Amino acid sequence: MSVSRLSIQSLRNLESVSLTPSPRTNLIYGQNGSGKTSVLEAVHTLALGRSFRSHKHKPLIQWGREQFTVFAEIQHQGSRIPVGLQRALTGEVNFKVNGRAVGSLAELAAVLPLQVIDAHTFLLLEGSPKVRRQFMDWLVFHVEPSFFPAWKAAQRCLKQRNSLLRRDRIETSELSVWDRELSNLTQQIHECREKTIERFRPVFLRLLEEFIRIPGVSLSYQRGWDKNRSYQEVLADNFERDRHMGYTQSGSHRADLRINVEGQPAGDILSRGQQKLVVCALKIAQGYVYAQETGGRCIYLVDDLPAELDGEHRATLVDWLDKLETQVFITGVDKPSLLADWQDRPDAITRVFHVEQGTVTADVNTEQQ
Ligand SMILES: Nc1ncnc2c1ncn2[C@@H]1O[C@H](COP(=O)(O)OP(=O)(O)OP(=O)(O)O)[C@@H](O)[C@H]1O
Repeated sequence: MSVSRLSIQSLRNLESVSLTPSPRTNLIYGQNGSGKTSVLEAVHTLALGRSFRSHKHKPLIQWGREQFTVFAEIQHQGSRIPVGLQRALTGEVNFKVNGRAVGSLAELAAVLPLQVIDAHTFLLLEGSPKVRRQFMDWLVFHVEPSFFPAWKAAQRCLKQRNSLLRRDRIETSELSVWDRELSNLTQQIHECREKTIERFRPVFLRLLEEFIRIPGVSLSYQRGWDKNRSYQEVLADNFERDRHMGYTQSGSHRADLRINVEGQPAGDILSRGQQKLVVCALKIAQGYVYAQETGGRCIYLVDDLPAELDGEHRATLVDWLDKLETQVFITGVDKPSLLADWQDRPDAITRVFHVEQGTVTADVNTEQQ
């Protein structure tokens, strides 16, 4: 899967931009504030309906404009799929895949699987369990088709149960209906996650082993409730506590991924550079498992790479990305240091773009490749 054509209208400072990316490596350079990240945001918005920088769509619409538009052609198994998104100040959204209006973001995410590596990604180890849950669920969503419907239904169920817990009088019969339903869905979600992590763990550990020497790294999945008891038992035992708090405290909505070094949280042990590499390995391992399980390739958006990693660690990440043989968009302020990482890689089919005050031009000598 790759973006073979991209046009962007009225998104942040990008007035009207068209580019023909390489199916492999795309290096985007330009001064601070020129619009490099906005190009990545456009791709992300197309895939997931929102930017990775903000959940709100209004800041993306160019000042003084009513809407932004992003259009792309996606190369997928020999065919080209047109994908378009328009979002207006009024809140109106228009998503089209292959000329057909798309009902849910999940459909789009399946068409254009994306991974982002930016300054926020590096908070994965230190951040809240929610961040790691989202990270884990990206892969589960893509490789386990039963996961998303169960997850969506569980969210609804949980909401119902929580609102019931906050009532003055609780009908036990009503509560037990929701508990049973929630238990079934929670078990399904857990099985999908557990299966996926079993496949993911060895790939991640192998990547780490190949490139950096950090002994004693382990990755474990926490289901979100006591693993020695059934979820239904836990719900029953925790009822008074849940009622007192007004929400369900245990469950798949509290799941987490633990990354430890010699039994201690990696965030407490590793240097910042090592943490960043571990996070990169997590992200790249997802790309490998996604490719293994689906036969597809996910696209990587890497924002301001030289600012985030030193030369040695950057070379490692570039090596991983290169071996994945996938489409990559990488931004950076300085062209020579971006290019240096990719030279001597003739198979990477590098294309270089210069962003200047919201306009994007392809470097002539790379455009023809
Ligand atoms: N809604 C908007 N309308 C017009 N311009 C905007 C809007 N939102 C942000 N901008 C401007 O668009 C530019 C967006 O820059 P972007 O973050 O893409 O730059 P960048 O090249 O990635 O910079 P850096 O290297 O500093 O990260 C900035 O100059 C910003 O002030």
